[in-house]
Amino acid sequence: MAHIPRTSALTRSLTRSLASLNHAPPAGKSPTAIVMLNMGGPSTVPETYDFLRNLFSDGDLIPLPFQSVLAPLIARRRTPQIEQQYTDIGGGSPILRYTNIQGERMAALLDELSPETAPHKHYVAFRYARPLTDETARQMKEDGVKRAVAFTQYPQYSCSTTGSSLNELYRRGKAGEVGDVEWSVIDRWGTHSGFVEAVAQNIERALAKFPESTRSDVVLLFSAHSLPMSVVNRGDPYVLEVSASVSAVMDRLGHSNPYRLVWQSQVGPSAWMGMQTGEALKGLARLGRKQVVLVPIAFTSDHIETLYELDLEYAKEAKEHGVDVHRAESLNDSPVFIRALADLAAAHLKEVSLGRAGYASTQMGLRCPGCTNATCGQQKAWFARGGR
Ligand SMILES: C=CC1=C(C)c2cc3[nH]c(cc4nc(cc5[nH]c(cc1n2)c(C)c5CCC(=O)O)C(CCC(=O)O)=C4C)c(C)c3C=C
Ligand SMILES: [Fe+2]
Ligand SMILES: [Fe+2]
Repeated sequence: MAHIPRTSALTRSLTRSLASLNHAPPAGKSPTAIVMLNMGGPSTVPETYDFLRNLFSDGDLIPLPFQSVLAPLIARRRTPQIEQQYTDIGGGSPILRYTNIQGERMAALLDELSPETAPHKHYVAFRYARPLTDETARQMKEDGVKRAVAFTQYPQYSCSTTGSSLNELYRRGKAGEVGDVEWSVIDRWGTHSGFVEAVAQNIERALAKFPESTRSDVVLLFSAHSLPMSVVNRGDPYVLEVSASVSAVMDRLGHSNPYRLVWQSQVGPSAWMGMQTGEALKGLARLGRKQVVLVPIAFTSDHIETLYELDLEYAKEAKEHGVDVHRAESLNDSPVFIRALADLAAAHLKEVSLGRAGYASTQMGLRCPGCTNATCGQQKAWFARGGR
């Protein structure tokens, strides 16, 4: 059975002191790296095939027999349909643009909030689109980074999303591609008050589009990317954590409206977490609940799931059923959200440097009870030691 070593606060702080003695760069030269982990998306339509090939090659997301042979074939078959979707949303995914805006503004705020660890520099490490982790690793090495925070941009943890990004980072780090870096991890933050506030404000703006007389009857339909039941059933924490986000947002809104959490973007024939968002909209229409705000809750910038699936597909279907739907905006360049990212990173840097928190959270140390992926265990142990 895999064993995850527990490191005491004293050992951690000794390791850190030794590390900084051995590797301290000349003062003020080496930036504290905040590495923003996400799946990425094709910035332009012709990048779609590479994105899909990388995605279907990831055994942590979609385990396939003969993966290296099947992945390019499935990607090739799926490319025309997905290319059309990216064309319809304006010619590509905006995720890199928004991640860079969020990262630059977060780093500037961090320099004020945490002058001891300044200067801060954001790096983007995408799992399936450029800049991929290997490219980012090379850049960090070139910049002489000695201290880095792996900051997932998925608010809620799933082994298929954040877990996959951390496994990739672990492989690159272990192979020495990033250089000699002290790592720590922000692995989930779905109930952070700044995140909750930013989502709540966007919901309030969407609610304001309905007549005041019926506003409190509007149904808030929180929609998250679904998960295959095989992943849910091995003990993945994502469904619980998305539910916790919804609950926190509803508390902040004072339970002003009725709400449900539903699931979107199932792919392939296997069983996925439900109820599906599209079915929920139709069901609400049948029940006469014809005013709805759709709320993306598990992804922080726009992507095909919001711009295509929610705005084009579901909104059209809903209109056909006489439902008046508005979507809460994605967080994108929300200043409240960017401040939340900076607050999270500043608190994390402080807690770790004071030895009040480990390099990775207690919750991250626990593998899913049904996990059979050996890399997950190695990755967790590696990050718990600060990437050493
Ligand atoms: C929190 C968000 C996401 C989870 C959880 C997630 C799990 C998951 N996804 C697939 C398969 C596919 N996802 C695809 C695209 C895609 N997935 C997410 C987010 C989550 N996925 C996003 C934001 C996107 C779109 C990216 C964009 O730029 O718009 C795709 C490719 C598109 C398609 O072919 O339909 C696949 C395939 C699985 C199997 C899974 C859980 C195991
Ligand atoms: Fe796992
Ligand atoms: Fe997905």
